[in-house]
Amino acid sequence: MGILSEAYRDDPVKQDLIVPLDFSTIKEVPESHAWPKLYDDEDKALDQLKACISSIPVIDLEDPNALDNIYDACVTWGMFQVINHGIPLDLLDQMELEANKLFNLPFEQKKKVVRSPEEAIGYGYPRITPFFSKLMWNEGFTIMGNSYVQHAIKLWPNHFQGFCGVMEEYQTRMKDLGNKLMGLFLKSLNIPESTIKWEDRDLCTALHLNSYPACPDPTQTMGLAPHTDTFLFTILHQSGNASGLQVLKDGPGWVSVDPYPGALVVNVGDLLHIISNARFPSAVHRAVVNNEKQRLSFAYFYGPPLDFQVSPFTDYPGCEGPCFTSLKVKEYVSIKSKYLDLALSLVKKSD
Ligand SMILES: C=C1C[C@]23C[C@@]1(O)CC[C@H]2[C@@]12CCC[C@@](C)(C(=O)O1)[C@H]2[C@@H]3C(=O)O
Ligand SMILES: O=C(O)CCC(=O)C(=O)O
Ligand SMILES: [Fe+2]
Repeated sequence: MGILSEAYRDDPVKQDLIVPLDFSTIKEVPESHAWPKLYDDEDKALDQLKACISSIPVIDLEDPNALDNIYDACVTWGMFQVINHGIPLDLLDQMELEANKLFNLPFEQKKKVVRSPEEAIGYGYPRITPFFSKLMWNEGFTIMGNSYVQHAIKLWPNHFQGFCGVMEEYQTRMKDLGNKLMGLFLKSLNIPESTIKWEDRDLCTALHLNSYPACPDPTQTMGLAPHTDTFLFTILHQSGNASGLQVLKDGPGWVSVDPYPGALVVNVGDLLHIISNARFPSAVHRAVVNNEKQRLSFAYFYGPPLDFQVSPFTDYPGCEGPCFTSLKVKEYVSIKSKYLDLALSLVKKSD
């Protein structure tokens, strides 16, 4: 965790772009959060139609064809939903309870654990906020390793164990699932496991809880602006049957990724895009909000150790050479935190 902060230290975020609005007091979308109109009724109807015609695949990890299905989904969407993933459903329920407990605290309480400008852990707007002229309808809480302990003690001095126990268990289970998925990604790309080796304890992982409060006019604001995730891949739980996640696809445009009962969403991030030599797209996604109820999502980011050298794998039929320069994870994180969307093109090899 300390080392990841080093990658961010050069680009501290201004305090007013970290501390969220007290959404509980807001009756209409303020100018600061008003994005160009996102959609109207016609667009919404079209979105529903698109979701019926083409939707991201739901893959059963116990299906004998899981590997081929993962490959196809990654090439086509950079994203899929997964069932039979081994994460107990009651753990997901407990996560929802604990996340609700956190986000429904009085605003003054939550401010006690605000992220500091050069850090990644704690409460605040998404880290990508400085890249946009408008603020997002989102409050988040980032955990790395056991960073949640110091924060939980500040929030609930006498009752922090419940929150801590659930965060610890969730991260342990997510790491196991992450290791399993990593093996499947490598197999599906025909990359020998021996070429990509690291110690489990050195992995760079983070758990980020997102809360999107119910919004008086969802067409006017953005829950989470379009972005790609930085690390290898992300495992996302969307809570309470509330839609909001959308993925950008050539052709149809923004396609909703509606929650599928018991499924987790998995999306390709920038580092897997590089390792796959651009065979797997890093999924561009965003989250929109609704006016009925608060929506929660939990994103687990799975990344290699920060000193790991990331190189495109080029030993496959039809490969015309590496599309990217090879670089350390921490170098890429630093480029991403400075240039966001441009980061991938900056590490692209020129023809
Ligand atoms: C490990 C990380 C990935 C993340 C930046 C972070 O340091 C912690 C929060 C993560 C998050 C969650 C919301 C979307 C996102 C783009 C952001 O602003 O913060 C991701 C970051 C990422 O993938 O780069
Ligand atoms: O809330 C969602 O559905 C998306 C969250 C996300 O993209 C992220 O945390 O990186
Ligand atoms: Fe994301």
